[in-house]
Amino acid sequence: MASGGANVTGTRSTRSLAHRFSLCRRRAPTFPAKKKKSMFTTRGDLRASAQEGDKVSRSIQTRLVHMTDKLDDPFDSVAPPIYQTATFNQPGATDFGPYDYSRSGNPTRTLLENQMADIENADGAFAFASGMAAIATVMRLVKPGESVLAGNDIYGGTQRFLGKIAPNKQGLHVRHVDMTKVDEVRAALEEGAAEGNAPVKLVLIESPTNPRLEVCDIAAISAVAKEHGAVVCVDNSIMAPIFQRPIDLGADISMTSATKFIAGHSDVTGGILSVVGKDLCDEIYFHQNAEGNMMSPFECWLALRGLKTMALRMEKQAENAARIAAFLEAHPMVKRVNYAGLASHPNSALHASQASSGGSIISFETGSVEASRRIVEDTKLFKITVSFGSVTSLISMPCYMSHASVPAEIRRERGLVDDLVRISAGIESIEDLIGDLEQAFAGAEKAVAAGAQ
Ligand SMILES: Cc1ncc(COP(=O)(O)O)c(C=O)c1O
Ligand SMILES: N[C@@H](CCSC[C@H](N)C(=O)O)C(=O)O
Repeated sequence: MASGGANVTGTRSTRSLAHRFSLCRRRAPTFPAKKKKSMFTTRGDLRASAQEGDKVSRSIQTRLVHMTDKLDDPFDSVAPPIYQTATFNQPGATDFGPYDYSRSGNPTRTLLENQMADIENADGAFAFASGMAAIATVMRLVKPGESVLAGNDIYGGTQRFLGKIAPNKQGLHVRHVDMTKVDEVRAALEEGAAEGNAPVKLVLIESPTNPRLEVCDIAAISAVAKEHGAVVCVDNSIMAPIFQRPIDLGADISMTSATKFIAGHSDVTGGILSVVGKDLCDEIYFHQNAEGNMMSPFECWLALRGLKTMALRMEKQAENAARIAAFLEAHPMVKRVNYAGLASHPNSALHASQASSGGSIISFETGSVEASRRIVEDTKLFKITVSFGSVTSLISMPCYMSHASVPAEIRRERGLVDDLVRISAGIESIEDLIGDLEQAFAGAEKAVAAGAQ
């Protein structure tokens, strides 16, 4: 297995797309050479070369709206074309041309992958059918007999993979540590390195975690993992690259569930791996092509559209979340609030040093499952649903919903309580959202008091 991208030359932020293409053998999104060039193509070429120089200095917000990369489109369409095709007519029987089959590569997917690689300062990016498909591909980097190190507070689907598939179907050792403690990570890596033990080949980090928003030191863990030759993958679904860029902090792979903030409208399932280093890119691409878990052209197109407004949406959502967290912290029915942007968060300073916002996901405890259930069910604007990162505000009870597949004894051991409520703040008016929570809390308080009599 490749051991990360530390040996790649050049600074990440200034690497050109051409370099990226050559690193991971992705094909440039141009029409096959046999297509006739139009005068518009020439115009586009000129503009593209002007943009090449601007890329490094322009902000992510601007790069997302203007898209870093362009197809060599004869009509210069503002919205990118959807290449809704499975196959491509080849220049000849022995010449594949830039694309031959959409599992192997598709121009709309290439646009999305290049856009993600650009904003994450990665050498390559790969779009998958879901976040879990992306994580499953990362798990392919580990061979039977080797170990994966993961945190205690992680997404329920990832826990299901690590608890049921990795050990039973793939022959991997899985060890969970408190990722907020770098010493525990170091000790596990050292133990794995000892003679006769299963060496740790992959460290899987979530920060902030789903659902308790725990914050881990991405740079410190990446440094210690590298000393032991382990690949670091950060599940960045809660921050997305707008607020946190794990590769800049030393990670080898940044994973984002595109189902969440990238698409942003609860209408896409997808996952992205942004990757550093040619060897890792090649290995991930090999599995994406060989196993066929890529994102479809239409989903890629929706994700590309989502990317254009991602910064705007996320900023508004985070602003709303900060107000909701303050409301919750002041409410007498609330026992504990988890939000990475609150001063009372145990790792607020660490979070502020590696991310630019508290984000829009909050969880809280009331101490009573019934009170929590009433609050969740009495809200009118917050949709009761799994997932997060949508323009619509969402509310859920993780132990019964997103984390229901985590065995009850593991949830108990890790202090994941049944009364935990998770909120994903949307872009609605904050006055309406707080008003809705106020009435839901008031209703729950009354109902719980009546039930107690
Ligand atoms: C933190 C985290 N990682 C990964 C995933 C998996 O993403 P997807 O649902 O797109 O498969 C989810 C949610 O599902 C998640 O919350
Ligand atoms: N029934 C689904 C639950 C998906 S949870 C989605 C999301 N990551 C969240 O945290 O809400 C399953 O079994 O995977």
